[in-house]
Parts: sequence; structure tokens; C-alpha cells
Amino acid sequence: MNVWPILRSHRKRLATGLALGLSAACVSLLQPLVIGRIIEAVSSGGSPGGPVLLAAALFATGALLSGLHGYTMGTLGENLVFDIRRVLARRVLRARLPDFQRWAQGDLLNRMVTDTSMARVTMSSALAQVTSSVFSVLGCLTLMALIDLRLLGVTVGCLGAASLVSVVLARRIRKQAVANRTDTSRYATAVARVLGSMSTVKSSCAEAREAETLDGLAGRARRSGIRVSVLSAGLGPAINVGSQIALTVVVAWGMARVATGDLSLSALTAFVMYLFYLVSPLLATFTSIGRLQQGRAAIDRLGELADLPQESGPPAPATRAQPRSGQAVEFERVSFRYDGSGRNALHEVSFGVPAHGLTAIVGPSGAGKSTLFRLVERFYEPDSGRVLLYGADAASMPLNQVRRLTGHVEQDHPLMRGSVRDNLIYACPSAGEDDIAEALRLVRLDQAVESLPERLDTVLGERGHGLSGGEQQRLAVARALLPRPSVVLLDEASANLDADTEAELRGVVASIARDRAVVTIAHRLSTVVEADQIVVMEAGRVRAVGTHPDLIRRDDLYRRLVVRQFASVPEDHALATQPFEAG
Ligand SMILES: Nc1ncnc2c1ncn2[C@@H]1O[C@H](COP(=O)(O)OP(=O)(O)OP(=O)(O)O)[C@@H](O)[C@H]1O
Repeated sequence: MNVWPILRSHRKRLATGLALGLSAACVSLLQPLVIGRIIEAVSSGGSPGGPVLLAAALFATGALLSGLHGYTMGTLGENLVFDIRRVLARRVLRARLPDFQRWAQGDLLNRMVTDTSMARVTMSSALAQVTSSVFSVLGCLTLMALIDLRLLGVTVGCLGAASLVSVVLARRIRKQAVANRTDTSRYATAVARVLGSMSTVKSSCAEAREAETLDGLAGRARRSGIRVSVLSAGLGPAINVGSQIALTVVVAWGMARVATGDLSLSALTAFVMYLFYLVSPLLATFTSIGRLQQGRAAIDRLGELADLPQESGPPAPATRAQPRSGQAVEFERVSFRYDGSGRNALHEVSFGVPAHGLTAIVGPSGAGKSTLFRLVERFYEPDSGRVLLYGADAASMPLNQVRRLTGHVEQDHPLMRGSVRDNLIYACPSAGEDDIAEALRLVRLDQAVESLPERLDTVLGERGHGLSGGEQQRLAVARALLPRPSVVLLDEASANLDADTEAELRGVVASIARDRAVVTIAHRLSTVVEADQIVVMEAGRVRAVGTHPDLIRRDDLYRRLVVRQFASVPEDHALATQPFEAG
């Protein structure tokens, strides 16, 4: 991401901040001259009142300007980091899902939080510090040149050598800073991975192993951090040694010249004061360059994140598509292969989903069932063929229209930390109390929610912690139903539910399928036998479409699936479950 356009949008405040910094530096530069006047006045027996008052006024003005400078640059830094985070959040939220999923969550988090903070330091304090320090250094050198060119030669010789050492150190700091940012990111990625799977870690007795892995990564971040600190710590002493040598030579040689009358005492005093003044901005220049180098490493990493490819098409206002077809969804010879995969996940898939009723998709693991849903939602685009929604090509519809037409309940029904209500209205924040009550009734969750300690305001933990698996699943269904989608895509949980919960879910699915299209990836026999249409998938192809009795009769794979995959009941019983056969 190029931060300069963002920086440009704050140019007024930046200019004000720089002007205040430069003014503060100017006022500081005048102080030694005024002190030289005080010494002159005292040594010539005159009254130092005027210069003393002037010096006091300069001190006060300098302090005020420095304070304003710090305030202006501080707020500039916060505004900049706010703008960068706003831009980044939108880039990440609108990223294409396949590209987004390649990133580790810890790395993303680290970039969006820590790297943006480092960018703030770079672009406000370090940048301001460098500009005002460079100005102070140049000002000091000019005034020292006006006092005595030969003493300036000695000073520049000594400090120049120290500056060269500092330049070399600053370059190495950047290299180590990049390494440290990468190490810190790896650590954050590992922490996010472990925190996201705490129960797996515990049930695998992997706490000690994970602790060691985290220690190892933290150790790497520590080592590269120490290298940055060591190099940064070298900047100060290098400048200090150079300035001390310069000071010794200037004082010794200057006093000798004062003794011979070649130089006045007030000129030597002013020169020495400038030498002292020179040291701190020179030091600040190099430490700020070191910080700028670290910030550049962070800004480069933000650029990589902001370059995430974006979903195509601008988000358009939601409008309902006018049905052009009795089919809610149609796959027309759809083929699709995941990036980097050696084989097609879908081959010339064609079938239609009626606008009302239940369509069950069945097939062995890896047959391409979930991929169908991902294409309907346009998380991915087909390589060839078309997906039609109510007769319109989904590829030519605005993305948010596609996603408002469809409600997707994923298999692991991800609920978020927050209240039951927050989770329910997530896809439809404007839902009223009546809509919420109706959705809860539809999924038969109304009584369960009533019995929660704070009812709708009961706070759930990460991933819906606080509700049973079946309740979580029905809450996710209610969430998908609230925006009243015309097509519900339901990825059934494959885990076995008890008989009551399963019956409840079957009832829920049947009632929502009455007035819309429900497509379910079915893992339960009860769902399959009740479906109006069953699509049998195998190795990315549609193998057969029909009803349960029909497919039992004519499709071997379906028969085997019914017996082996869906039924935890004996084979004879599963085959006998043929409610439509009588008709
Ligand atoms: N993100 C991905 N990148 C590459 N290949 C993938 C990706 N997701 C799925 N696949 C592959 O695509 C094929 C179809 O996967 P899909 O998830 O659609 O199968 P499925 O029928 O839903 O399986 P299951 O019942 O086990 O969930 C599989 O071979 C799978 O390995």
C-alpha cells in the first residue's frame, strides 16, 4: 500500500507540525547567541538585564513551540494510523476469499494492529524528528561557521567520522528490523493457532509441546529484537564519542587562541554551546533514522496486505431479483478447479433447484458438494459454465444481491462471541423483535432462549460456547433466515445428533422449505428421505438426480451411501425407509 496519498490528505497538519518544529529549532538556535551577549555584557561591566530577559523569552517560546509541535505531530500520527487501519480493514473485508484464506490469522492480526502502530511512530514522530533535527544540525553548523571556520573544521571532522559509523548502523538496523517483524508475526500466527484450538490442544495432551514451540518462536523474536536494540544502542555512543573528542579539541585549541587574543571568550563560549546543541539533534537524527527504518519494514508489510486481490464488482444496493425462472438455482455445465489443485473439483455439473422444496446433495467425501455452495455464493467463480439464480447469471449480478438472495448455514455453524441477539441479527441488523421471535419459533429455539439467564442478551463465548451443538446449529439457521433469503444453503453437521434433536431439525428444515428453496448437503438419512429431490455427486460429477425410492431402485452408489453413510441402522431398515414408494 502506498501511504503517501494518505499522508498527503493530512498535509496541512503535517505542514503545521513541521513549521512548529522548525520554529522551535530556530528559537533554540538563538539561545547560545543571546547567552554569548550576556557573557559579553558581564565581562565588559555592562548590565545583562536586556539579554537575560530576551533569553527568558526565548526559553518560554521554545518550550511552548515544542509542546505544540509534540501535540500536532502526536494527533497527526493517530489520525494517520486511523486512516491506514480504515483502508486496510476495507481491503481485507473485501478481499477474495481464496486469497484471504492463504493468510494466517495471527499474521493478519499482527499486521493490522502492530505494524500500523509502528507505521504511526514512523510517520509522525520519527519523520518530524528527522526533519526538525536535520534543520537544527544545519542551523548549528551555519552559526558555528559564522563564529569560527577552523573550529568548525575540527568539529565536522570528529562528528563526520561518528556519523559515518551511524549510517552503517542504521542500514543494518533496517535489515534486522525486517527480520524482527517477520519473527514477531510468526509468533503471533502460532499464538492464534493455539488459542483457536485450545480444546484440541488439551485433549491431545499437547500443552507442553505447544509451549515449547511458542517458546522457540518467542526466542527467535527476542534474538532479532535484541540485535535491533544492540545496533540502535550503538548509535548514541558513536555520536557521543565523536562529540567528546570534538569538544576536547575545541576547548583546548579555543582556549589557547583566546589566550593569544585570536578568539574572544564570548565567541568560544557560543561555539561550545552550539557544539553541545549539535549533539542532541545529531543523535536524534540517527536514532530517528533507525526508527524510520523499522517503520519502513512495517509499511512494506502493510503494503503486502493491502495488495490482497479484491472481490470483483462494486457492492450495489440490495434489490430483489425478479424471478425469471421457476428454478431458484441452476448449474449449467459448471466446471471448476481450485488454484494449484491437480484435478477439477467439479466437471460439467448441470442440475436445477426448484424455487420451493428441499433438495438434498449426497455423495462421498470430496465429491464436490461444498464446492457447489461456494460457487452459488460466488466465493469462487466457475472456470466454465454458469450458475443461474432465478434465471439470471449470478456472475453478472452485484455480489451483495447474490448473497442476499441466499442464506448459508455452514457445517461448523460459526457463532461469534457476543449475545444471542448479536448473533441472530448479524445478517439483518434492522430486524425487529417480532422478526426475531418468528425466526426463533421457526427453528424451535424460542423456549430454549427463554430459559437462558439473560434470554436474548445472554452472552455466548467464542464459537457459541454456552449452547448445545443442536442449539448452536438452529441459532445459525435462524440467523440465516432473518434476512428472508429465497434460497437457503444448509451444510448439515455430520456429527450424530440425538433422536429428539434430529427430529426437531427435520421439522425445521421441512417448515422452511415450504416457502423457499432449501438445498442441504445431507449427512442424515432423515433429511435425505424427506427431500423432494436428491442430487448424487461423485468425483465432481452429478451421477443421478431423483427421489429416494427412485434412486434406491436405480443407483448403486446411492444405495451404498444410504446403507453405509447415512444409516446407523441395519441395511434392511434403511432400504425399507421409503416413504414415497407407496405413491
Ligand atoms: N480450498 C481448496 N483448495 C484446493 N482444493 C480444495 C479446496 N477445497 C476443496 N478442495 C478439493 O476439492 C474437492 C471437492 O471438495 P468439497 O469440499 O467440495 O468436497 P465435499 O463433497 O463437500 O466433501 P466433504 O463431504 O468431505 O465435505 C476435494 O477433492 C477437495 O480436496
